[in-house]
Amino acid sequence: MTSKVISVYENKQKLGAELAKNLSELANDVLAEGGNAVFKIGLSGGSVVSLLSEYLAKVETDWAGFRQMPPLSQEKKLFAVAVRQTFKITYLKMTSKVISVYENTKKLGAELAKNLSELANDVLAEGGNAVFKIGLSGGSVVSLLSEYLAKVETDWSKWRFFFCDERLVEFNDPESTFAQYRDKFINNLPISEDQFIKINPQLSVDEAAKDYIQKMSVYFAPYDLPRFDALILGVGPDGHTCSLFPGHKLCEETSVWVAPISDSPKPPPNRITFTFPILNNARYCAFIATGSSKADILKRILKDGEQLPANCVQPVNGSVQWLLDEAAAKLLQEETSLTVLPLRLFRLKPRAANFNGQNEITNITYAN
Ligand SMILES: O=C1O[C@H](COP(=O)(O)O)[C@@H](O)[C@H](O)[C@H]1O
Repeated sequence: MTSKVISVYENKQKLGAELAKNLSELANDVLAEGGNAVFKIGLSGGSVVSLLSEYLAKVETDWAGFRQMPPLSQEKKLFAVAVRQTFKITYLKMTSKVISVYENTKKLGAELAKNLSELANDVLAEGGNAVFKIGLSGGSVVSLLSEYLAKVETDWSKWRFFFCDERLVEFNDPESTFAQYRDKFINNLPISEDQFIKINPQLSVDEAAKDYIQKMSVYFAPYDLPRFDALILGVGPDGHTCSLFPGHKLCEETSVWVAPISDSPKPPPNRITFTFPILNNARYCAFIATGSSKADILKRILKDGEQLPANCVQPVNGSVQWLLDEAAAKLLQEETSLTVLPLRLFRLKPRAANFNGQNEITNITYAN
């Protein structure tokens, strides 16, 4: 398969540093084969020459195996390491937005399952009491998730499922997000209802939000901002995500982890929702949007950059990946020039801010 990635950097320095990082990984991967392995690179001329000359120097590699380029002095190598470390620190504070477009929902689902397997296994490798904490959304993502999460290879007993937002209705109401997962998902996997952190639908909306915060605090230190391992997010036709609607005062809420809403423009009106501080503290946020009905809003968010709620999900020390099918992405691809990069260049690095776990068709990375 081909991976097409577009990465936009604030400046040449950041672009060069990222290129150097990618080449380091690729070269080291190739050279790790040992024996007579050499890293074979083709260089272009013109305007790339000065940029390459400056930033290839930052590649950390065994230059003797890096033919075509003069070997670096030890001093330069050390300089490269220092620059890269400084860069890493800055980079951790940035958000990386990756847009991945898949031929169909099957491929999208397979990729999501792969990403979550890696992420979960990384978290669970810590051992002890480690659990993988994932926030789920409702709406159209439920069926896709229910189908493809089943493909995640993991120790399911260690997963805990939270709700990024939930409608305040009884669990026998078809609007209940928990009920939808229970009916479509739980039966397919070796998991039980106890692994879901559910709302109490008997409470008032204000009490339900407080109750949910209390339930969350069993899993997160009370005076810290909760850090979810993964959040699966959807986007509505108006650009809302979770139950954070455009122009609603809850978009400004920063004092609570979970807020009540009793005037949701989309029924049902009573809901609870994660607030932006929680969303933006997650390690990995995956937006999923499929079908042509999402095309217009995705263009407004991802191409036109409208400041709608979904566009405000920018984790400070994490990553956002937009996983789209071709129908949903149809208005994004026009007028876009694509860079083709080899699939193996990008690997899922759950702890890194620059998540580039995609291995599919189009990826557009905006590094702010
Ligand atoms: O009401 C909701 O809407 C959004 C978007 O749902 P979609 O059906 O348009 O994909 C969803 O992410 C959220 O969890 C849900 O409560």
